[in-house]
Amino acid sequence: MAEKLQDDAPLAELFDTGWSKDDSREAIAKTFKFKNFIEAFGFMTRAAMWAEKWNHHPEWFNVYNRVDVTLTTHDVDGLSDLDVKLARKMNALAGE
Ligand SMILES: C[C@H](O)[C@H](O)[C@H]1CNC2=NC(N)=NC(=O)C2=N1
Repeated sequence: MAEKLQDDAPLAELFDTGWSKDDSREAIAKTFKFKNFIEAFGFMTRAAMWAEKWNHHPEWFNVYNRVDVTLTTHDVDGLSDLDVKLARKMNALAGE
């Protein structure tokens, strides 16, 4: 079960890497840009494997080389450690 984030400290590191707080809700968001559609979709495929492994799934939108990602944890109605974990993994999968 996800643990609701107790403090925003872990988010600071993510904010330095292009993530931002979605003020309209307890969520974090980032837009990833890739060379082309295949690179973007390959990123989504790799990220989907981790999301399924961790049972923690992104809200995302893809058009061509762009992937807009929003992470939140429905089970705790806010941000959790899983959002931080998946955001870090997505950065890594995007080669950042
Ligand atoms: C029933 C299932 O385990 C839950 O709905 C999982 C699935 N994936 C999830 N993904 C996200 N982002 N938040 C959740 O709370 C969540 N819960």
